[in-house]
Amino acid sequence: MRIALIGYGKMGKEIEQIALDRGHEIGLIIDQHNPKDLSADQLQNIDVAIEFTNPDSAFGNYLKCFEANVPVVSGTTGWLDQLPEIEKQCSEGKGFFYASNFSLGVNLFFELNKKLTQLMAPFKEYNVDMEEIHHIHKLDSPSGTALTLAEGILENHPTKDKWIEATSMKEDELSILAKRHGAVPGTHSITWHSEVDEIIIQHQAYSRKGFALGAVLAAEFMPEKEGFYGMKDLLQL
Ligand SMILES: NC(=O)C1=CN([C@@H]2O[C@H](COP(=O)(O)OP(=O)(O)OC[C@H]3O[C@@H](n4cnc5c(N)ncnc54)[C@H](OP(=O)(O)O)[C@@H]3O)[C@@H](O)[C@H]2O)C=CC1
Ligand SMILES: O=C(O)C1=N[C@H](C(=O)O)C[C@H](O)C1
Repeated sequence: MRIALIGYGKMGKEIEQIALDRGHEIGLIIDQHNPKDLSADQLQNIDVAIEFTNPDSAFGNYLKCFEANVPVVSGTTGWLDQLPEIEKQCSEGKGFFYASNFSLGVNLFFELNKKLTQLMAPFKEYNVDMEEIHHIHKLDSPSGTALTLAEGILENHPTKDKWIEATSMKEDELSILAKRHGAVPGTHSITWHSEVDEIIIQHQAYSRKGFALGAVLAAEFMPEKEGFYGMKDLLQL
């Protein structure tokens, strides 16, 4: 496939290497040097665009790809307030694949989190909270992965109905603590604690390789596709 990389930072560079190793061609790179105002013309002869930029750039990039009828795989987080418009355009024939986290490990962790929440739900002696740690360059907080984990808990717990980025002991609030430290690729921990013990589940990324491989596999899944897709469609979870 001919792939356009929109965003050539930590993830763009990691994805480029894996895509080339898997025999794909990088037909376009939009980065600080190329004009950032992506044009539909630049996307001619591109089979799929892989977009990893920042919360303020992503939506505009998606629209340009839709204008060129190029399917998009995006991992950029922090833009979901604009999700309804993307879903509308997908219902009208555009192809879009989004994941807050593309790694197999985290997507298995998402399922483990939901099942553990269902197991713990009847036991009111346990409260639950979350911590995520990322590198100091991360612009959004909490992480997109943390928000997906929070959704999994809120959907499966009888009293937790909102998350808060602060310490909270309220029955209806799920506390998320976001830490920024060094070059940490991404660590997410969920703790269920009572007065006498605690149960902790954790996912720790050693590098960005898992994220990048998942994004390239999603790109291989997307050519000619119309509609909105996610990791459940790719992994059949
Ligand atoms: N879903 C997942 O599995 C993962 C998601 N992410 C998410 O991906 C995003 C990017 O992460 P990361 O690669 O680490 O960030 P980086 O800052 O390293 O890379 C983003 C790049 O995009 C560039 N950029 C900004 N605006 C535009 C634009 N309009 N067009 C083209 N390029 C642009 C930036 O340039 P400049 O520096 O000049 O602004 C930068 O080079 C974040 O939202 C992060 O949360 C990260 C890892 C995994
Ligand atoms: O910014 C990052 O680095 C990451 N962002 C994603 C998120 O916001 O969850 C995925 C991963 O944790 C790395």
